[in-house]
Amino acid sequence: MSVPLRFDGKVVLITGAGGGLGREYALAFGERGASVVVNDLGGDIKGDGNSSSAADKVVEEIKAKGGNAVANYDSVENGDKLVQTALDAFGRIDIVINNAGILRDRTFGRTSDLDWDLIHRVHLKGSFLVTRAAWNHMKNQKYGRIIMTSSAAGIYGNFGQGNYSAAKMGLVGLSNTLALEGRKYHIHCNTIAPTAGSRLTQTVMPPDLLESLKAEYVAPLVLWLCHDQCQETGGLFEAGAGWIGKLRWERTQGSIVRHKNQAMTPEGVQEKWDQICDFTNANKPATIGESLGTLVEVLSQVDTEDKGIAPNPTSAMASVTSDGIDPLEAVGQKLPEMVFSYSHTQCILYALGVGMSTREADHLKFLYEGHQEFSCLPTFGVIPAQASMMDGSLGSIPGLNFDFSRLLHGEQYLELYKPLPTSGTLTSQATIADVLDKGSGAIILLDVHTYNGKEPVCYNQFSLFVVGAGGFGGKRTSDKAKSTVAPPERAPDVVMTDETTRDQAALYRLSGDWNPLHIDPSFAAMGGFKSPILHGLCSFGFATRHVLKQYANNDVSKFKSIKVRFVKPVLPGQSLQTAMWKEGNRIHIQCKVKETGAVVLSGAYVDLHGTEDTEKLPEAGGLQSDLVFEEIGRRIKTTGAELVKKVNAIFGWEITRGGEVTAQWTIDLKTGVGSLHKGLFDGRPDVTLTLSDEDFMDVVLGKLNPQKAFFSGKLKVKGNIMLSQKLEMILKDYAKL
Ligand SMILES: CCCCCCC[C@@H](O)CC(=O)SCCNC(=O)CCNC(=O)[C@H](O)C(C)(C)COP(=O)(O)OP(=O)(O)OC[C@H]1O[C@@H](n2cnc3c(N)ncnc32)[C@H](O)[C@@H]1OP(=O)(O)O
Repeated sequence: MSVPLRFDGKVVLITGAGGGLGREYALAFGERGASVVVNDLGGDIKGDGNSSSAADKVVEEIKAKGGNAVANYDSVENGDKLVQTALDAFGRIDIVINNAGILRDRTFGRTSDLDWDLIHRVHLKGSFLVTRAAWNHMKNQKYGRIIMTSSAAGIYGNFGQGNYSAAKMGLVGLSNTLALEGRKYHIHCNTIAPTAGSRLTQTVMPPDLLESLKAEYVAPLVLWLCHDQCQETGGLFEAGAGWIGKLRWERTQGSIVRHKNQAMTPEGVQEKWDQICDFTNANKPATIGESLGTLVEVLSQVDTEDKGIAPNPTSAMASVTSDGIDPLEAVGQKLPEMVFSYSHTQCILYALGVGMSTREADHLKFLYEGHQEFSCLPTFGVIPAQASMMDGSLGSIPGLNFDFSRLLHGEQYLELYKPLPTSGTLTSQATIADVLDKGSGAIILLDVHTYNGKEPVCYNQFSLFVVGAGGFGGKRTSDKAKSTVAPPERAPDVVMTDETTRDQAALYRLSGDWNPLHIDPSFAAMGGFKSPILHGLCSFGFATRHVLKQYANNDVSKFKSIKVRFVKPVLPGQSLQTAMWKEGNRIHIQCKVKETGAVVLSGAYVDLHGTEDTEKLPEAGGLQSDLVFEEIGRRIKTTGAELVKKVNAIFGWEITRGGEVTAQWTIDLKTGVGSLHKGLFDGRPDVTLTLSDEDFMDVVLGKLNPQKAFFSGKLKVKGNIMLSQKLEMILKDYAKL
């Protein structure tokens, strides 16, 4: 059961609260702990006359139930007096419900100036005056909740209510702007269009319908919209008979009617009329920035050649200039802490999402929880961090009034402080590190620190590029941003190619990035893409596991950090080619889409632990291994050739007798731990270790520790062979037979 929503300590002012909906709100707020100002002029439905009895009766009702209330009998045209009553009685004002209203229904031709003015004075100007009187108090206390009362008559029009419809729709516009101006002060403003039996509807509705449209069926919506926990602002809701629905604008894709260097004509409009009015794939602009953004797109489309991308209907051009919101206010703001629990299932699902497959024997340790070395891929570290921003909380940060449907992942940095556990509960805290103005877009830099209890587990920096949201006058660079690094100017040392599948994004999203951009064709079209695109972090996962395989033998403890820039989208089903350059512990990477040759990840690198020292090892000669294999073979009652075959079969290696035994071997000089990197004869073996045949035998038979051999100078290193611990272990196993 949910916890009752309370309003203790809050002061609410309700206009027209002597009866109908207003009374219902007043009683409900009073019952739930708010101090209530019950305003009612006591006039009739047309606004004539006044008496204090209606407001007094409601105040008595509230008090009889143990609540706290005072009456006010002023017209809403004296907004200051209403608010002053709240301040005098309770010392503050938190919530304003603009509810008071009158009717002067006339068909349009018979509407007099007075009919028009009276309705506007009470509904539109009255709401303005009462709200303005409360506004600065709310701003100063950085908190407020405002309700405007509109009507279906305004939204849809209603015969004989031209004056009323116009005023009621005016309130929607007022509310939309107050929502924008109030956002940074945590003042929320929403509009309701209620249908309930009241003095205003009893003349137009039959009694049995009136009976079923109880005011108590609307009050809960108003209370929720006014509660601390409700983050809604700028919303428009219809409510009645126990039903509530939200409304928004819908706009057709429209059509460009103007052509470069040609006059725009009414005939051109006529020609495109069907398309202009066709709501197929309609979009829903939510801000003036999005609306104007379309025009910017049109200007660039008409003036430049068509690039084959659908016209973008929802540019995210929200800026200081267009709606008074300053994105830089977001800097330093924190998102709510996020607790993320996972088990081996999520680790495996993630590994599948970044292309691991049982086709590859060395992937099994990431796909099978019963595997002796079952491990969580290091790049899984982005998942708990990202969870902290997938709940929409980014959009509620004051200043970040962007259209997040136009958000692309720009860059990512991840650093692990230790290998990730294969299950656990991690807590992430995200902070807006900076907001940059890149002209063509805005970048939100998000620092996310993830902990296991108090122990730091990893650090992520997300760089989110909101296309079309630039131009707000912010700075272009930030010293908080983790930099990309260009690769060396030589041919890559290794290139690894991997296919993504048609369903790669559908699979990857199950790890927690539910952005419809990656699955929903119509959403992708809104962002200007012909079809859904792959998650940037999916390509990022592919590239990292290429590095791990090539340079760390899939040993997750070797991973330290990664930085990438996403330069072009990847489509599910395309193949990724990861080019790698090893420079000490740093592996520079660049990814291309094989089919198009387009670079998709650039300036990228993976830093590994413990490969640097290996490079500094001294030089020596080569090793003739066939004698050794013969000798081991003799001892374990097989031939050297047979032994080599078995070793090759087990590792998928190619060791040739009579040549050098090559593999990739690293020794971490700090810990003394050596590890094997698969990749024999792959064109770029890293190091050659040489031992005398006798010492080699001793190593193989476990009599000589390879690290000791190295430190004592018995094991010499040049550029090519590496004895693997695994090879060593296998040979030892043979030796035990
Ligand atoms: C709410 C919770 C969210 C959680 C996050 C999860 C989100 C995911 O679901 C979303 C995704 O995964 S989207 C898929 C992955 N990303 C992409 O495909 C984006 C590919 N990149 C692009 O299209 C362009 O680079 C583009 C469009 C980004 C920029 O291109 P242009 O506008 O043409 O920019 P350009 O003119 O080249 O450069 C302008 C300035 O911007 C910098 N810049 C360019 N690309 C950048 C990028 N990717 N990241 C950061 N900065 C970038 C340029 O350097 C330039 O700045 P300056 O002049 O100062 O150098």
